[in-house]
Amino acid sequence: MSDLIYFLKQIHHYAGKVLYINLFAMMFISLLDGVGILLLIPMISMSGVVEIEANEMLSNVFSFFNNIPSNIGLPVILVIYVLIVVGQNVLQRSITIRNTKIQHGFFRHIRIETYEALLHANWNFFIKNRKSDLINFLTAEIARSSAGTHSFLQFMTSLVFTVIQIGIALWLSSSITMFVLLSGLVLILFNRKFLKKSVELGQKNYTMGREYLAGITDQINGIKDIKSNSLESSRMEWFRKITKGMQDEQIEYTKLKTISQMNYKIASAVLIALFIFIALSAFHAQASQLMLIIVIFSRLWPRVAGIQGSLEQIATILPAFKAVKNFQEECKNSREFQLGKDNKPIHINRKIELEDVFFRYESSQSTVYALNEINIVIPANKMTAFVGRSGAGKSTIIDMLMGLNQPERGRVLLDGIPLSQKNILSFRKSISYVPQEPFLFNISIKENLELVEPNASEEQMWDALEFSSAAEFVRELPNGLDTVIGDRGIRLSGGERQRIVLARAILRKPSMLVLDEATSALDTENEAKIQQALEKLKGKMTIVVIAHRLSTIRNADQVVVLDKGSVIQNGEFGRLAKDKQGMLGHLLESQMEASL
Ligand SMILES: Nc1ncnc2c1ncn2[C@@H]1O[C@H](COP(=O)(O)OP(=O)(O)OP(=O)(O)O)[C@@H](O)[C@H]1O
Repeated sequence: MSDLIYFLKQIHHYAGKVLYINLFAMMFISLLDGVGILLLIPMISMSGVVEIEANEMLSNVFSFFNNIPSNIGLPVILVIYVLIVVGQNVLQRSITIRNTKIQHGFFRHIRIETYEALLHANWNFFIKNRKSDLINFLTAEIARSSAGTHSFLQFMTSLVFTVIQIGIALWLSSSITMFVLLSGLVLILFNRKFLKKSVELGQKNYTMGREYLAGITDQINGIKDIKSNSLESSRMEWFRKITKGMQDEQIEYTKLKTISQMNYKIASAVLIALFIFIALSAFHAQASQLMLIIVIFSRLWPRVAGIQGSLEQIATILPAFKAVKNFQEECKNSREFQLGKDNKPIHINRKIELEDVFFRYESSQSTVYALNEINIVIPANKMTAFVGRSGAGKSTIIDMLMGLNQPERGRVLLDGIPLSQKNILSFRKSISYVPQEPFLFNISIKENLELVEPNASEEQMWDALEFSSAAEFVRELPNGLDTVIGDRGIRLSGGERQRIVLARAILRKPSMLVLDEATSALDTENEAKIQQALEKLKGKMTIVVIAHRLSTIRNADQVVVLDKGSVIQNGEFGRLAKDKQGMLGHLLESQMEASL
């Protein structure tokens, strides 16, 4: 019951009064339906098929028919009956459309709410959660929640219909109706355990759906590894096992659903037989009453069974719905800044400082600091390079500079002002970041460039492409700038993608350019060209670089050497390189040996 109220609250919150207008219209339809059934009495009586002795109450209701001449009486009743049925169906259609609007509107509403919450969650949230789980929430779980809305609206329709028809039945014969209601109540109580089981199955369905998506996402991402290491059979085994689990769960759910529906149907037949017997022998019911009760209950009973069905459906879907709601809450709790303000990019004029910065990854649950007492100054409009062994903390420090990670202790200062919730968005607007794995959308090169700078002219785009040594190969593509990436076999190499992403970063004219192994996939010739281009940018923007290939940072104004999360060397490249005992000297030596 509390689950139903929870669902009602959510839909009410979205649909507001439309929901009640619909409920009211449903009530009206049910009344029309009832009147249609009541009309069967004078109809049958006038047709003379069966001689019906109407009781006092019914004769009052239909007294006005007595004033109509008998030869036109039947056609009048028939016309009224047809009109009622037409009215009822027209209204029913409109309600169905409105309900669909509520259902799909609510579906979209949850989608937007969830995606909005997700996009504004902080970086830590994305580190903590599996990507496939996030996709699962946005696709499968939200879709299941929407199916729940459909069941909920169906449940409401059945409920209203049932209540009204029970009202009419009570009016016709309270004793027989009470008897039927008691039987129905017993059946509902008996079927309660099916609801519990439905929730359990829903939970299982949710967990398996999540595992399934996580598994296939990992496998499609790692398909190259799977093929080259002949892992196909072990992966197939996993796939067979999980799909079998999903199949079993669906069969179990159908078994559950059909058993409760079967109970209702068998009970319905038994009850109808009992009514007729008891009504005739104990209550001495009249033919008209008896007939109406049978008609009403044979129509009503499937609805009662429908209520049980909808309740079971809602119960199975509830775990998914609650999971989506919890997920939204988690995203909101991890929100990184307030929206709605006009955030103008911040230009760094003097320096960015990391002051006594300590940082630990929450997910690592360890006492080891990924950044340990970091004190560095990154001068504006100069090039600073971070080097160090794998795992030294280079990417973590860059994430901190971009405000993606927050220090556990210490602070980040932008021209002396602490980086905080208030200025983080403005600061990010002035940064262009080029990761090692360049990301391009599956749209044309031009549209990819326009994403960061919607007003850029083609000339500016070509300049940026020239800068990143990409202009030449883009010109040779079938549609030049309009070539869609990933379309009809247009597959760009890693180096080509890196160069387009670099052009995109430059096009934005950032105040700070962050290159995280951004030229690692380039050949020596193209890398040298980019080095020269970066050299020209010095003095115009702050450049922060991570590079494993040390030859690429020779021109850096400052080199920061990290090891195990601490700064162990800091200074100008030439000076640090000369210190053969220092880490940079060691790294240079081993790279030179490797290239021999
Ligand atoms: N998401 C994460 N959760 C937990 N620990 C992490 C996470 N990311 C990085 N770490 C840990 O933090 C430390 C620093 O990692 P970081 O990625 O900053 O190193 P890096 O110098 O950039 O390495 P690489 O050159 O291999 O990219 C490592 O010990 C790493 O295991």
